[in-house]
Amino acid sequence: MNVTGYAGAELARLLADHPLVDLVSVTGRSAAGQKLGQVFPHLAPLDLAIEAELGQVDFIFSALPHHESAERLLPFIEKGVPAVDLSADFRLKDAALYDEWYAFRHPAPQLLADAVYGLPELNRAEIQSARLVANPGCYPTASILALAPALKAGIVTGGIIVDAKSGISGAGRALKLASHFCEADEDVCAYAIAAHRHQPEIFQALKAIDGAMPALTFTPHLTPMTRGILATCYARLNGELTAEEAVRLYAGFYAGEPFVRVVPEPPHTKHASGSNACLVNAAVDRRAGMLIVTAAIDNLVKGAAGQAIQNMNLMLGYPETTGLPRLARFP
Ligand SMILES: NC(=O)C1=CN([C@@H]2O[C@H](COP(=O)(O)OP(=O)(O)OC[C@H]3O[C@@H](n4cnc5c(N)ncnc54)[C@H](OP(=O)(O)O)[C@@H]3O)[C@@H](O)[C@H]2O)C=CC1
Ligand SMILES: CC(=O)N[C@@H](CCC(=O)OP(=O)(O)O)C(=O)O
Repeated sequence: MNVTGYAGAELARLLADHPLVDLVSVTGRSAAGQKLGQVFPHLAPLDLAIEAELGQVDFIFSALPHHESAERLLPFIEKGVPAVDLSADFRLKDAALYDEWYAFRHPAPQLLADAVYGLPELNRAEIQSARLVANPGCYPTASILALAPALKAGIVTGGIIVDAKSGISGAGRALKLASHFCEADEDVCAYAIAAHRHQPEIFQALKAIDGAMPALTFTPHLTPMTRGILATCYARLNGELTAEEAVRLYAGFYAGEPFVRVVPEPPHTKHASGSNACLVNAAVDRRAGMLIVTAAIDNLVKGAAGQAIQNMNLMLGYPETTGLPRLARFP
């Protein structure tokens, strides 16, 4: 796996404490030849050298940018090495969506049908027998977990709006004007309105639950925090539903899930920070006839590296929670 970005570095940090994994080969163009601890002092105890090319591995994670990830993973996939891809390159089933939303021609469209969308709470059995798992995006993880119970129960008609906020680490470590301190501090803005590439990803997952689902509106926002996603999801109810019934429905749906907690108050991103948890609160606006569900995750953990490890655990037959923090670091 590559470690010189935020998602890769977080994966290395979590894998360091995984009792059943040996991290043997890590890469990064910008730091090849350096020790991992020179780039990320917090990872110095791992005592690994960053290589230009990946060595011999039994399992591979890719935390490369879209397009680059599929290209680099293909030789390993062809050799039969099981893989979790943290990029979007194997998330969408329809290859034409990559032309439309990612502006590249998919290099291996024949693999899209067999790649499994790695959201364990919805696709656990498929992940257990998969060789290639597409780790979900950070916004989609929170949004789909927030909406799946309502769609499965058939209590909403559509008119779905996802209003989501992300911390700045969601934009990656590469320098960008929007992530400069002076631009991002004390500022909140929406971006990519009606044009964000996570819209088709969320839609694909929800449509698999409810084939009649009409398109949804997804609006991301950049907020001045390091980690965290908060997705506030609105859906029109198709009948009467009390707040108590909504809570019961959600609690029942996620009963026994090790990483999804249905909480009585709207969650804070801080309550998930550093953990693989997704905290979900379901509420009802009776006057407006709307279900309002809020979900909080750490974008780098349940939204990326932690979920990737959860998927690996399932693929390799390890206990699903191995090596994964369930509780946030707070404050
Ligand atoms: N940040 C987040 O919250 C989440 C990220 N992801 C996904 O994870 C992946 C990594 O994201 P993130 O860590 O945030 O991004 P970063 O910008 O922090 O890291 C990008 C990584 O990719 C490497 N890289 C960049 N361009 C190339 C290239 N052309 N060829 C080879 N390597 C390259 C970089 O290495 P170097 O600079 O050393 O060349 C670095 O290791 C992306 O696909 C992203 O969409 C998914 C969910 C959440
Ligand atoms: C704050 C921010 O910029 N977030 C990124 C999404 C996070 C991400 O890494 O995208 P994937 O989940 O698809 O891999 C963005 O909006 O492009």
